[in-house]
Amino acid sequence: MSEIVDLSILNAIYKIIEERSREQPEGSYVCALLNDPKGINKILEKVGEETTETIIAVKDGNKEEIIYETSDLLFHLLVMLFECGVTPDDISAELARRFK
Ligand SMILES: N=c1c2ncn([C@@H]3O[C@H](COP(=O)(O)OP(=O)(O)OP(=O)(O)O)[C@@H](O)[C@H]3O)c2ncn1[C@@H]1O[C@H](COP(=O)(O)O)[C@@H](O)[C@H]1O
Repeated sequence: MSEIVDLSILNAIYKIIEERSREQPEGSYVCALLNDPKGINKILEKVGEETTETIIAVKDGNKEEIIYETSDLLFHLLVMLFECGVTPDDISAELARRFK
C-alpha cells in the first residue's frame, strides 16, 4: 500500500523538523514555532490561519494560491503532529487501513 500513499516529501520535512528540534540552529522558523512562549497554541494559530488562507484561495478559484496555501498548511500540520508525537507513518498507516 505504501507505493499508493506516497508521503515521502512529508516524511523528509518531518525529519528536518525532528533535526531542528534536536539541534536548535539559529534563525530556524521551525525552532521559532517550537520555542514560542504560547506553546502548542502558537502552532494551532498557524494551522488555523493557513486553513483560512487555503479556504480563501479555493473560493477565489486561484490554482497557484491553492497550491501555495495548501503547502503552508501541510507544513504547519507536520509541526503540529511532531509536537503531538504523531509521525507521517502513523497517518500513512491510517490512510492505508481505510483504502478500498
Ligand atoms: N516547508 C517549510 C515551510 N513552509 C512555510 N514555511 C514558513 O511558514 C511561514 C508561513 O507563515 P506566514 O505566511 O504567516 O509568514 P510569517 O508572517 O513569516 O509567519 P508569522 O510571523 O505570522 O508566524 C513563513 O515564514 C514560511 O517561511 C516554512 N518553513 C520551513 N519549511 C521547511 O522546514 C525546513 C526547516 O526550516 P527552518 O526551521 O526555517 O530551517 C525547511 O528546510 C523547509 O523544508
